Amino acid sequence: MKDNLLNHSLIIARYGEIGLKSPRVRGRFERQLKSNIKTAFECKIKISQGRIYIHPKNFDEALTKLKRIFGIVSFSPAIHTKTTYEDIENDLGKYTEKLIEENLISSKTKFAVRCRRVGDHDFSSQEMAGFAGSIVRKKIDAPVDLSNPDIKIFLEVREDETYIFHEKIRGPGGLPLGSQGRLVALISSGIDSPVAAYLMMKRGCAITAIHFDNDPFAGPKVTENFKELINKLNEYSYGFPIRTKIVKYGDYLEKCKDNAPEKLTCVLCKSGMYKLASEVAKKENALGIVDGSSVGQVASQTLHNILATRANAEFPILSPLIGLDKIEIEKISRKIGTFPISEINDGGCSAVPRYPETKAELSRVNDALELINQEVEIKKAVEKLY
Ligand SMILES: Nc1ncnc2c1ncn2[C@@H]1O[C@H](COP(=O)(O)OP(=O)(O)OP(=O)(O)O)[C@@H](O)[C@H]1O
Repeated sequence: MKDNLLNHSLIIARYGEIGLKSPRVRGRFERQLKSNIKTAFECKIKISQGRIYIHPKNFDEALTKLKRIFGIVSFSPAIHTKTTYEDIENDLGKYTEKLIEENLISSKTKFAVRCRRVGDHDFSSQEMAGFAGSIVRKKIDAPVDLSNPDIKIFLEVREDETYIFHEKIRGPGGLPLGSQGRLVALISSGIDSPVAAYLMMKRGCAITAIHFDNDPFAGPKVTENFKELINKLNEYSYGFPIRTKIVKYGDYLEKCKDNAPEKLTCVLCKSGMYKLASEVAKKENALGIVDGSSVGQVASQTLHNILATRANAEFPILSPLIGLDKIEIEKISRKIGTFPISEINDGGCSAVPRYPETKAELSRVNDALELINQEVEIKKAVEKLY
């Protein structure tokens, strides 16, 4: 989208699911959404009858950022006029001239006018659409095609106010960030966990990200990538910037390797992550933990291991990717912009045994947890959080 060449005076944004809530809940979500938009860019906002009317100071900034504000399903840069035949004729005429100037409509462009109406008027929506179509055709001899137009011109008549626009730009959808409380997200430097955190942000959850620095079993690139991923995810976090915690996890892993059966290293590692994340969740007043598990994707994510690693968890562990396959996850990762960072080779984790356990038995895992004295080791690791 180029500079505001069409002289748009406002942006009309729409929400989806929020509209299905009871009036009280809807009011709360609307206030949250309004506050998040105001944090993202300077503007005046009014919400009325399920529409958000935004008057931004900087149009281009607003159009870029609205694509990343959860809760918004679509938005349209628009002009505003009054609901009289004269005003609509005048302003739609000018709007059409601009569309012609910007080559968005020519004598070969098939067009349609769509009209929606709220309130009592002495015309029907269809009559107004017909009237508006004739105004467009006074400016340009373009063919009307209601079923397969190249361009749609929308008239939204709301009582005495009318809005005119020709684009509906998609927003990310979901619920306003912060409307659902906080989660602790386990974020590595891989593809999956940033996508999992993003999906929960999209459902309105604020995020505290925790990263496990496995040095000496992993190099510094892993933690660097993690920080880059957080920067990227923060492009979606208006109102609730992601809090981050990093924990030195090498000593815990060393203990697992030295004191427990080698095969169980990854299971004990993951179990420790959930334990530690629970401690962080308590401090952060979070209500759950989110990770990037997907059934069967790697050895540590078999159903047996999922059961064994979560059996002692104190908080619900949400895994929004659990039923997705790698291609589906990658697709989201590309869309949200984390893929190029996750793809960078970080050297991996050398603590992974040659033959990791894929069918961990709960009783054997519990024995191993005693052998490594997990409670004590996790307490020590908590002290190394920064
Ligand atoms: N170093 C780490 N720091 C924080 N969380 C981690 C770390 N390693 C793994 N996790 C969490 O555990 C989940 C499963 O990790 P695992 O290594 O088994 O799978 P993965 O498919 O490689 O995940 P990812 O693509 O997110 O790295 C990850 O999605 C992430 O939520």
